Amino acid sequence: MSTTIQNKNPIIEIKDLQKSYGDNHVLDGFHMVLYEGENLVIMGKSGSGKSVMIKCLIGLEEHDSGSIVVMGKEISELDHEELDELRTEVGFLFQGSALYDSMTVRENLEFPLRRHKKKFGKIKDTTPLVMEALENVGLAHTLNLMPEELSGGMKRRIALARTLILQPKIILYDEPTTGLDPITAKEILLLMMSIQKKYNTSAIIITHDVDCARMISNRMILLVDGINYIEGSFEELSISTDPKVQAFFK
Ligand SMILES: Nc1ncnc2c1ncn2[C@@H]1O[C@H](COP(=O)(O)OP(=O)(O)OP(=O)(O)O)[C@@H](O)[C@H]1O
Repeated sequence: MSTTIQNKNPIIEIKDLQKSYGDNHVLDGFHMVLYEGENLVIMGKSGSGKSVMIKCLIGLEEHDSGSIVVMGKEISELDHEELDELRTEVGFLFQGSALYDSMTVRENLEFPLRRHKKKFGKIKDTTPLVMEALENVGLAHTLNLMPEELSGGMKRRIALARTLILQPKIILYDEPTTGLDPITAKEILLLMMSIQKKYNTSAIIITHDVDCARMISNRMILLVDGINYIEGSFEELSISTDPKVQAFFK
């Protein structure tokens, strides 16, 4: 992909982000801007703080210092209710699919609608929203199935549908292709790209998967020791002779 975004309106801005657990300084000055409609890939070796950064971004972890502005709002200034409201605009797809095993596909998709009643008001019939989300991932026929009846790739798509049902402006993907065979991984990536095109969502994608980064990124950041090490397009980073950068393209 690696086309640069023309319309540069920042939708997320992170400045000098610091987060430690005791003596473990996980994030140490991390900064980034995500623009509207952009797919930004964050790479970094295991334990480099990618997931901690995402958790700080949606207020699941409190950062020690620095600023995180999402859609014009400083995260640390929001109360519980405001944070909850903002989370309807920021969907996240965590590693693994995390569907509720005891609920049908339909009930899994209805769950966020019940939790975030404010966004859509009182919905009498959830069917149109559930069906639209399922159609977006090509799985309308699974409405009444249980998660155990789905393949790994289907579960990932249903999890994506559950994220989409709240119509977020930003989607955070944590290892979206991990554990999938190359063909299913490619299907998920194509789906992510079609959703981005249809709804003009912006996305941060954490991945170790070079094919994923090649296909989906407009821009990439490599995170080393809690701070940005290098930033650029896939093409720029993939030809870097720096061993720390090269390590990700082997
Ligand atoms: N709740 C926590 N308490 C203490 N330390 C934590 C906590 N959460 C994360 N860490 C530490 O923060 C560091 C970064 O973890 P993080 O999960 O962000 O890594 P990552 O880059 O996402 O790794 P991976 O690619 O393996 O998922 C690790 O050293 C981890 O042990």
